[in-house]
Amino acid sequence: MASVSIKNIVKHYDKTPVIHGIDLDIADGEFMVFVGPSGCGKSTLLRMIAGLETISEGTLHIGGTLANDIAPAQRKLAMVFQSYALYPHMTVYENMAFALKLAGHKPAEVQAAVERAAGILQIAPLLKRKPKELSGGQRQRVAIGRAIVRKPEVFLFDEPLSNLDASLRVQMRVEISRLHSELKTTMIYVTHDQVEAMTLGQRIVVFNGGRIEQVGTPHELYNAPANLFVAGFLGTPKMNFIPGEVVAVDAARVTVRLPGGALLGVETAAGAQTGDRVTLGVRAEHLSLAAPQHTDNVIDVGVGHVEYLGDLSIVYTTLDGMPDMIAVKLPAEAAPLHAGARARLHLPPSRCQLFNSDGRALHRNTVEFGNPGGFV
Ligand SMILES: Nc1ncnc2c1ncn2[C@@H]1O[C@H](COP(=O)(O)OP(=O)(O)OP(=O)(O)O)[C@@H](O)[C@H]1O
Repeated sequence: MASVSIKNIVKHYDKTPVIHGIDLDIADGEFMVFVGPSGCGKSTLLRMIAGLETISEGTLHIGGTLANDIAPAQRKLAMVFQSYALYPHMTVYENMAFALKLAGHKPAEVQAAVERAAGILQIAPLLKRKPKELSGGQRQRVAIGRAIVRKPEVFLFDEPLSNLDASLRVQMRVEISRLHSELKTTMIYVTHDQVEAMTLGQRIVVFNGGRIEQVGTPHELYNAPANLFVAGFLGTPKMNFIPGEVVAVDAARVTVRLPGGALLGVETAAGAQTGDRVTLGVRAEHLSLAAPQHTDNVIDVGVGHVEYLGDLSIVYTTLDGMPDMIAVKLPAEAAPLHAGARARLHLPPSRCQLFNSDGRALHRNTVEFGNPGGFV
């Protein structure tokens, strides 16, 4: 096992920069996920760690050793690709044994390592088959098995589940998590799927345009996003963003005027000044229908349309003076709402967040979201 430390890493292709000076420390044994939209540079950074891309500037240390110029095969890493990259003419056993044989291990050692990995991944009955005789999920297990037998110090995963259907992805997600608990090896996992990022990562790095937007536990990123990009990237439906103006600030709360004139109290923000233009962010699951006697932190909305999802409904509502819809998650039975109806929504002061005109979160440090305890 090994830590990975990245200092001021830059990547350019010809003269075009795609990674703009990244600092990141990944602890020994940590499960770190890189997530971000297409083209943000997450695969390029992973490939630089693997040694498949050169590092234009900056330093990479693996297990405390400077690794910039170490050949990929000497970095003690194993990479699992989206495309599986299995040898088609070899059996599952031969695919898994290949690297060990090449490294000169004795046949008995090779056999023990392959059987151990096949046992962990529950593919022992498949060892005599060729890749073309396997399902996508089985092929990906073999690709992971091939990585395990090498006992790497760091596993690198590049979108390994993207070619699988939705239910298999869920199953493999659970297996990769289990694998990490069992092996306790450092894992770096690239995905553009925010659910994979949230469910697998002990910490997540959110990338955008070749830069890091935020690093944190899934809980920190979801509940205390550093900026509008992270707030909007994680969560389905996306966090609601409502433009507003600060009209009063006191020790306990910031009062914001929203489109249509409603006044909202926000308890989580600090650093706002009266007159500031801000964006108020609130997640769909934190909104509720206001009881008739409630008058504080309530907005009047029109119902646009209702998505019935069985256990809950997502109600898309409109606020006068605002083009974007406000999404509300409600228990299905509690939402006898139909398009064209009016509704009153309650926005809890402890769940609303403010972002300044640069998109940066105005967090009050003392606000606790009840972090159950992250990795660091
Ligand atoms: N060999 C290359 N030559 C020139 N530009 C490249 C090369 N490889 C990647 N890029 C560019 O670098 C940027 C980052 O690419 P990268 O593949 O790391 O993104 P990504 O976040 O992994 O995206 P995706 O999820 O689509 O794979 C992109 O703008 C891409 O076009």
